[in-house]
Amino acid sequence: MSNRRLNGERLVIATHNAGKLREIGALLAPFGIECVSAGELGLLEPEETGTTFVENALLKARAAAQAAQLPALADDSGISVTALGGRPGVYTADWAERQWFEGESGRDWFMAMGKVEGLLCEQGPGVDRSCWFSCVLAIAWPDGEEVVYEGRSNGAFTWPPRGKLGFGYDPCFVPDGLDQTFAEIAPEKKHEISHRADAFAKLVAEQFPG
Ligand SMILES: O=P(O)(O)OP(=O)(O)OP(=O)(O)OC[C@H]1O[C@@H](n2cnc3c(O)ncnc32)[C@H](O)[C@@H]1O
Ligand SMILES: [Mg+2]
Repeated sequence: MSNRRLNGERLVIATHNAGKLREIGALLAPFGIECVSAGELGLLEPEETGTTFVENALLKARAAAQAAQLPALADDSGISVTALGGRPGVYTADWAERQWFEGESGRDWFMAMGKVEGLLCEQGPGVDRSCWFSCVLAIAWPDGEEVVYEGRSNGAFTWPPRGKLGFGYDPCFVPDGLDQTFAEIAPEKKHEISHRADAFAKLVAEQFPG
């Protein structure tokens, strides 16, 4: 890994998830970086063959940097449930089957959250509901240099889902210290405490110091 910095080039946001794109755009806004999304450039979604968040974030960033010949920022993230041995973890998106109907990233998030809840219920009423969101941000440059930043947010998996804000598993995640889910709090508040914000703080400290 290097300590390479972005220096005014356009940055590709290498995600096909509209919710992530919105959050990354808001988190980058104060730094005046010109961004273009993978969708706007018509980039293909690479197959996520890694077994860790770091591997998948890097493979998504590399694929976009090579295709666009620009630096690219990718995000690999997911929710890990203690009582499920850390599942779904790196397979969080895969637990939500692709659907023919329109939804966030065309996936059925309600079904995926129900699958987590079903597995927790099998363990009885006193089950440990603690869980955490992980986020790895990777920047890759077309010449092969790359950096990664890791973030985490601890909380509890709640049922039924609550709230209409955010995306993905947000309606079932109550961060430690709050009573509301990530889907019930304002985006600005989520940006203060989320796994993505945690990783972003590390990115900002290195990429945009002072
Ligand atoms: O790979 P890209 O194109 O970026 O988009 P994706 O949706 O496939 O993203 P991931 O492979 O990283 O899968 C992570 C899944 O974890 C969930 N997730 C990640 N961050 C989240 C957040 O802040 N709130 C709710 N769910 C989140 C969400 O359902 C994502 O689809
Ligand atoms: Mg993905």
